[in-house]
Amino acid sequence: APPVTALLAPVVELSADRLATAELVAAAKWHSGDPVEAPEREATVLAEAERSARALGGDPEVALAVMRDQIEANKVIQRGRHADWYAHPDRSPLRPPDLADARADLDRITPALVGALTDAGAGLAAPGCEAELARTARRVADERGMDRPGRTALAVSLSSVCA
Ligand SMILES: C=C(O[C@@H]1C=C(C(=O)O)C=C[C@H]1O)C(=O)O
Repeated sequence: APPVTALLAPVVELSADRLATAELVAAAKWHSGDPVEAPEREATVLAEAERSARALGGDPEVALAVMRDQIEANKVIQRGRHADWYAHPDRSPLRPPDLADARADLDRITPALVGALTDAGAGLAAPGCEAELARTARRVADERGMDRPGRTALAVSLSSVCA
């Protein structure tokens, strides 16, 4: 495989990890009645990503663009779950997970993802980046048994990774 593949794998794995939190976040908000969109929290996440990028010597603009897509993808999954649970209340989660726990997970993933983007560096501008990114996303989605909406959200989350 081309060298860019090894650099993209952690970016894709961490994006899938991040997306996996959306189910818990959706369930927490389903019970609390909080809206999917939390603008203040988004601002905090983006500020953390920018800070991490600077601390690691990465590109803050890349980190911000990718994290905006990550947040969008997370909301896509949350909205999908809520729509599903409105239509089929019997599928809705019985016990509410703790939103703070899910956010603690997200707070561990964000700097790791910014680190992976920083490590990928110039590889993100390599000619094969988009093709390798798509291939890696398919592999990770297959390995994790991700469903169609999950695969779409993963693609959304990765849309600004390659330059
Ligand atoms: C994940 C959450 O839902 C949304 C997505 C966010 C994210 O992906 O970091 C942040 C805020 C919310 O708009 C959350 O509220 O924590």
